Amino acid sequence: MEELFDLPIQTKQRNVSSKPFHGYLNHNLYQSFGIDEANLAEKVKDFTQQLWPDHGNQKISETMHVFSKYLLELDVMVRRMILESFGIEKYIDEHLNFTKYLFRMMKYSPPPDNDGDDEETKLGLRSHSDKNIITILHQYQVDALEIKTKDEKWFKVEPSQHSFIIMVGDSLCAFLNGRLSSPYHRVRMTAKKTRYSTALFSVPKTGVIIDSPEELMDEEHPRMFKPFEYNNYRDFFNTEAGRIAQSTLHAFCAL
Ligand SMILES: O=C(O)CCC(=O)C(=O)O
Ligand SMILES: [Fe+2]
Repeated sequence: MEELFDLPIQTKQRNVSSKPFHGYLNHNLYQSFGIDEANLAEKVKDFTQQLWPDHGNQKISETMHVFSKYLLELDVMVRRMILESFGIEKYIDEHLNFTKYLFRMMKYSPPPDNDGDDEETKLGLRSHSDKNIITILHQYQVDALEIKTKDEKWFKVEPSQHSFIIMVGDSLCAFLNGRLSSPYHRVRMTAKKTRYSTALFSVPKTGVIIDSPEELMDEEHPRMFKPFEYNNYRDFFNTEAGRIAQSTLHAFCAL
């Protein structure tokens, strides 16, 4: 990742995408690359070929592809377990088939020395819930990820070097009729150290309608959300109304 992020800015900007939040991003302390469908070797090769047109940097390409494939296995395992635990095994195949995978690599620079107590300058990533199905996060050495509890308290996640964090996204929350919630989280850089992290996002394919199975609805659990198409939801998040909403999911499709 150091090798990737040390490339000149003009080179990094070759990682473009027509979809929001998919290509190279750079704001304040935060930079990140994105590879759409990183489980496919060809897609990862296209990415490294863009950054190193002379030789395509096969070593990095292979590392990222293998890493993404292992994370995909973990994603499938966890989603199976979640659906089984709610007794809706019969939807597993359909559910697993309706996704694609986005792999992102993030770098967070330390906040400026003169930031004093200014909380705003410490924010590597503002408070948000993930919009996709699940996200598998890994942070390297420097802790900075914080998660908001249901009673609105922030706590710092301190994973070991050998663990991953599984984050439920809004699409899974809606699919499960709210049985699992998608937590707000942010990256708050308190140490004067550079932080690297990676994320594999399972994302609904275009055209898939997120709708909760009837098995998850009864008198005690009435339907919470209108069925929606994922891209419409993601586009709503990109509008002013979506950005300022307390909860994007509730603003978009709550009943
Ligand atoms: O870098 C992290 O630990 C969190 C990244 C994140 O929340 C995101 O990309 O949605
Ligand atoms: Fe996130």
